[in-house]
Order: sequence, then C-alpha cells, then structure tokens
Amino acid sequence: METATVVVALAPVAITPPPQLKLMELKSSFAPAVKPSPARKAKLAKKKLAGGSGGYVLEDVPHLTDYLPELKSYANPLQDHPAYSVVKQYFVNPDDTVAKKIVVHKSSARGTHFRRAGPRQRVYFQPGEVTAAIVTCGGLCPGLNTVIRELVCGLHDMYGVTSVLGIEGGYKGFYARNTVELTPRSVNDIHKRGGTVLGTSRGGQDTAKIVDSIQDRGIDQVYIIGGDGTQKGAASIHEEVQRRGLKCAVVGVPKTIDNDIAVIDKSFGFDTAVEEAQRAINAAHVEAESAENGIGVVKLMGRNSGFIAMYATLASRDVDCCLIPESPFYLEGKGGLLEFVERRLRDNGHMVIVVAEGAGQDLIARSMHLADTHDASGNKVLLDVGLWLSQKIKEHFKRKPNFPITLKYIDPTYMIRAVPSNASDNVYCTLLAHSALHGAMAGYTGFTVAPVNGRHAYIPFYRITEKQNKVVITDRMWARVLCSTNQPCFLTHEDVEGAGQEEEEPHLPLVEGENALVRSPSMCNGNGHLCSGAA
Ligand SMILES: Nc1ncnc2c1ncn2[C@@H]1O[C@H](COP(=O)(O)OP(=O)(O)O)[C@@H](O)[C@H]1O
Ligand SMILES: O=P(O)(O)OC[C@H]1O[C@](O)(COP(=O)(O)O)[C@@H](O)[C@@H]1O
Ligand SMILES: [Mg+2]
Repeated sequence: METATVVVALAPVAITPPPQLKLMELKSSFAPAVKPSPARKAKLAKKKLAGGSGGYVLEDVPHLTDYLPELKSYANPLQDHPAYSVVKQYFVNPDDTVAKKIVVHKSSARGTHFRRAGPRQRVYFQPGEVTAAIVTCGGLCPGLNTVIRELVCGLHDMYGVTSVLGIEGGYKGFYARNTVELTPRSVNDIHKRGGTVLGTSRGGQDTAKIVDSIQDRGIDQVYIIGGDGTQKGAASIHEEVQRRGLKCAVVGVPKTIDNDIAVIDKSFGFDTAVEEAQRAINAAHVEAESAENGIGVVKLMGRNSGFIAMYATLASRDVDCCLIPESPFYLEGKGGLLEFVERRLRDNGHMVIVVAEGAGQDLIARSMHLADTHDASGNKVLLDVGLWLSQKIKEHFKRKPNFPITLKYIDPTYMIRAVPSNASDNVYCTLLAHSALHGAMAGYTGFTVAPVNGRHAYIPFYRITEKQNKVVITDRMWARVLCSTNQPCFLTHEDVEGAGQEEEEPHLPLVEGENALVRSPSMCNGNGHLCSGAA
C-alpha cells in the first residue's frame, strides 16, 4: 500500500499534555456546515476532541486520569533499561500526533489527527502491581500468536510485569473458563505456529459478566485482539470499566485477515494471506494451462472487502478475472462474465478466476431463493460463491458441445488463515504489541492501536467500529487490477455514481483531500473493458 508519514508536533498552545487534556466541544470556527442531529450530538459528546490552529483536530483517546484524577504516576522504568536508555528521544513527545489524511492541498485544513503511539516518560502502573490479561476473539488470522508472544515478552522485558493471564476461547473465556498463566518461557515458540494458543470464538459477549471477571481477578490491563466485532465489544467493556471507576486499561489490537478495519493502514496477517494465496493461484494456473480450455477458480477470504483477492491478483499476474464483494457482476448477456470467459478461452486456451468469498452473494441468493443465516456473532453466513460460479460456468459450456472445458475449483481459505505469519507480519505484530503495552502503561485506555500512514497511533474505538474498510472500485488500485486482468468492469452508471463517496464528517472543519479518481462508465470501452488513463 502507498503510505507516507506525517507526524505533527503541535505548537504548545494547541493542546495540553494527556492527563490534563480536557474534553471539549469544538469552537465555533469548526462549526459543521450541517447542524448535527441530537443522536450525532450525543455521539460527539463522548468524543475527546481538541482543536488547534489551521483546522487541526486531535481525536484523542481516553486516559485513566479522566475519571481517576488522583492517580499517581511514576518514572518509566525504560529510562534505566540497558537496551532502550541509549536510544535518543526514545520517549514520544507528548504533543506528537499522526495525521489521518496526508494528501492535502495548499488550502486544506490540517484535519483529523490521532495521538502518536509509543513509550511515555511517566507511567501509571508500578510493574509489580500489574496483572494483565490477553484475549483473542473472532476468526483466525496469521500473527495472533506473535502478538500474544510480544505482549507477554514486552510487558516482562520492558516493564517487569510478570503476571499475565491468557483468557481462553474468546470473550466467553472471561466467565466460562479458567485462565492460563503466560510467561516469556511458555510463549517462547508460539509465533512459529498458526492459530491462537488461547483459542477463540464468536458470540457470547456479555459485557457485565466480563467486567465482573476483570474486577474479581484484579486485572489492570486487558489486551483484546480481534476484528470489528471484537472492537465493538472492547468499546462496551471500556465504557463499563469506566462506569465502575476501575483502574483498568482496555486496549484493542485490530485483527482481521480481510483487512476490513477502517482508518488503519493494514491489518496484521494480511501480507501473509496474500503471499499464501499465491500458492493456490499458481496451482490453479498450472491446472488450467495443462488442460484443453482449462479454467482454474480460486476462492479467497473477504467477507465484505475484497482486499486479499485484489492484492493476490495484482501480485500473481496469472489471474484473468478478479471478483470482489464491492464490485457487482453479472453472468449472462453482453458484457457478462460468461461471455468474457468464453472469449478468454478462445484467445488464450485457459484462464484463472479469483473470487472473494463475499462476491456475488446477492446473485446466488436470488438464484437459490435462500434465507439469510447468521453466525453466533451476527455475521451473515456466506454461500459458497466458488462452487456456485464453477457450476454456472460448467452449465454454460454444457450447452456448447463443441466447446469442452476442464474446470478445477480450489478453496484454500481455511488453509491460508491457519498458517503462521510471515517475516514482515511478525515484525508488524511486534510493533503493534509494543505500541499497545506502552499505551496501557502510560494510562491510556479505550483505544485501538495501529499504524496510520506509517506511524503507530492510538485510535478511539468509535473510529474503528463506525465503518468498514472496503475496496473503492472508483480508486486507482482497482483500476490497476482491471488493467492487469483486462476483465469487464461490470459497472453501470449508478454503480459509479454511488461508489467511492467519502462519508461526511460534519464535526470536522475539513475539506479532506480526495485521492480517489472517479471514473465514468465512458472509461469502459464497448466490451466493458477499462480504457487507459486511470492508473
Ligand atoms: N456489536 C457488538 N458488540 C459487542 N460485542 C460484539 C459485537 N459484535 C461482535 N461482538 C463480539 O466480538 C467477538 C468477535 O466478533 P466477530 O464478529 O465474530 O469477529 P471479529 O471481531 O473478528 O469481527 C464475538 O465474541 C462477538 O460476540
Ligand atoms: O468460518 P468462520 O470462522 O466463521 O470464519 C469465516 C470468516 O472469517 C474471516 O476469515 C474473518 O472474519 P473476522 O475477521 O470477522 O473474524 C472471514 O474472511 C470469513 O468470512
Ligand atoms: Mg469481523
């Protein structure tokens, strides 16, 4: 992904250091163009916003001293640590923030910023008194064990925290099971294994019972590793912890193989998944090339967001068609998928189709008249688009006896999800874990940690949970895919009109920089292929 970095050090007048930072309404100069509704106002009131000059806005995260003002702070033990004490400027400047948008115009407002992650000079916990807990929730993702390992080792090695509990089997584990003791020794090798040593689950999230368990077990820091659903759960846990006035930092570490978490650059495990997907695509290509009119169909994960399919397609160059949930497609008729498959087979003698699991769900449901079902977390259970598509293609060519095809369908989804993280994801997981524990030790709470434009930041939960990250089909990246596969774009005028619109942020003074290139249907040629000029 293309990223660059802007870390803005504020002028001293702009904000005050963390514990003193006041919850404030934005000044009138930042007044929204549209008057916010009462519901929106209530939501805004919960936000911790601070304004600066030039339209600068800090969307800050809560701090334990917001509701426990008498809390004592201590010198950070890292200043005497043999490894870290020699690092120049090891501690983050309390005024450092990270810009949400880095593509700006000369007249743009400075816009939304998040607090920069990293170690602070003062901490709000004494090492000996901390009991930390770690839980993993939702679907598996490469790197979960690395994050667990680095949290345990980081807390131990950097801050001398020796009491770390592993909560087993997701949120339910808080109240349904025993905990496991996690030590640097017990987690030493776990990053080499896929899955999560703690186990995971969907559903069964009971905030009151979880916070009872936090209180009963005397947990001071809870690290919650999971996707969008998990982060919503973490937000309500934080609210309840705060309501009860507990000195407990609630920290979210974003996990999703689908890369569907908003604001953040990318989620851990995503690179590993894209890399692992290459093996399936290669196999599909080999099979397709070796047969008469061979077709390889590969299904990849991506419930609502087609990032794995998109990046795996771009990385491979063997893919002739990539189908994702964000880009509707159709089978029959002019410009349809079946016409394209036939043409590509006539031209090349073989082809590979990559389909994200969430693609074409409406089409399947319509053709099979099935009612929606949901998993324990409330996520829609997907129908097997790969199987359905393979069937449709076979049926189409059955009607053409002079056009024999050989189709092989490969579903590597769970195999991809179960592998250990690759080298770059391992490093990424280490940095995430470190940023998370530095934040908790410094007394921050109610935040998710992740890189934003290349710099780790503490992001309020609502920012992560309010919308999902999706492939913007009017953006350059999707255009690159269409150019590389030369597949039909399937877009109607309405699709283009409705896609790629940035959501309004009425509380901000921003005219946020648009970096999406809006394509019109006229950029598709008569065959529905994308013409040049969009990359
Ligand atoms: N809106 C929500 N509020 C509270 N907890 C939630 C919410 N949505 C999901 N959860 C809980 O978070 C956990 C994981 O959610 P799920 O959607 O399965 O995976 P992910 O977090 O990876 O998206 C489950 O235990 C689920 O009950
Ligand atoms: O079979 P399961 O465990 O419900 O998982 C399937 C889903 O999990 C995912 O891998 C990730 O989903 P979450 O990040 O929401 O857990 C999706 O791509 C997939 O649709
Ligand atoms: Mg999810």
